[in-house]
Amino acid sequence: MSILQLDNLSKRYGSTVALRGLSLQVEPGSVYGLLGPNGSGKTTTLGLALGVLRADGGMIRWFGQPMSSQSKRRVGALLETPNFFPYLSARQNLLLAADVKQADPKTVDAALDLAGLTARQKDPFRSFSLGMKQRLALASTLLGTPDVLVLDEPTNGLDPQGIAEVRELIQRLAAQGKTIIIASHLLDEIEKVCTHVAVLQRGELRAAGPVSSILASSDRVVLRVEPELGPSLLHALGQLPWVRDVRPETGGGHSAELTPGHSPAELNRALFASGVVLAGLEVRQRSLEAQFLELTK
Ligand SMILES: Nc1ncnc2c1ncn2[C@@H]1O[C@H](COP(=O)(O)OP(=O)(O)OP(=O)(O)O)[C@@H](O)[C@H]1O
Repeated sequence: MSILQLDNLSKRYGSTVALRGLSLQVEPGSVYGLLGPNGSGKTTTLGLALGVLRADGGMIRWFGQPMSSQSKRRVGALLETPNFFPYLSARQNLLLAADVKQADPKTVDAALDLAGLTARQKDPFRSFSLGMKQRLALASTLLGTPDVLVLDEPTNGLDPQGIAEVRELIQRLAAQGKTIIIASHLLDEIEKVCTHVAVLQRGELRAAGPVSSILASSDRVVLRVEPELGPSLLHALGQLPWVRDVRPETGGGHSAELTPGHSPAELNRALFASGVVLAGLEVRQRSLEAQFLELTK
């Protein structure tokens, strides 16, 4: 049973179409990233899933059921930075938050512990670094021990140290078996912490699946031969069904992409077997950034 299932979800704000028929499925234990540029519909998706916004069409299921107060209790969400009281301690702030959420106050200790704030629990919120403030915000989503966390741009506005702290915490929570849904416009963030990703653009799903397959670095192999072997190289490449997108390279030679499961060494062997001796072979990694741009271009 999926943790969250969105089916053909759509949402308009006046004449702005924020989501067009979005479908996706989040499986237990995954860290699911919603990746997309600003305005692509990430926050709207989370708002709809959490019942903060109303969909114009489509279906939302949590744990295989329509959202209920029971399923709500199993989901901790951080859509915007909560207002903590600057003069109260981390612990006092969490006790208040637990009260507002009607979560068991006994879960405050575990939340502080997971967020790595036990030693600083008595210090006032105002004395915290940006990273610690955000970790406290994450700790507040852990009150009531939810199975699922929904986080909108959890590292926004943090300095590099804070970003590292928050990412580490997310990884720790994932290792504990929590299912985590994160909206982010940062490719790097999704790549570092997520197991699955859905790429959104202008309210439409561009791609979805395991990060390793959606953002796999499909490398290009650059092949150089003596000029007289150029035609033979092209002919030989044309005979190999696992070689695609052959293009001439500036400065001579050709480059090509290999379908997954085939290596440059295998290509070298196959070319040699057809009488093409390479003068050079180089693997050029296509950056994830380039792939993301290609997906959302
Ligand atoms: N309350 C609103 N009223 C009108 N339009 C809205 C409202 N909220 C969002 N939109 C529009 O809906 C579209 C999707 O916005 P949304 O905030 O969901 O995207 P996002 O991917 O989360 O972007 P960001 O990272 O900038 O928040 C955008 O065109 C946005 O301008």
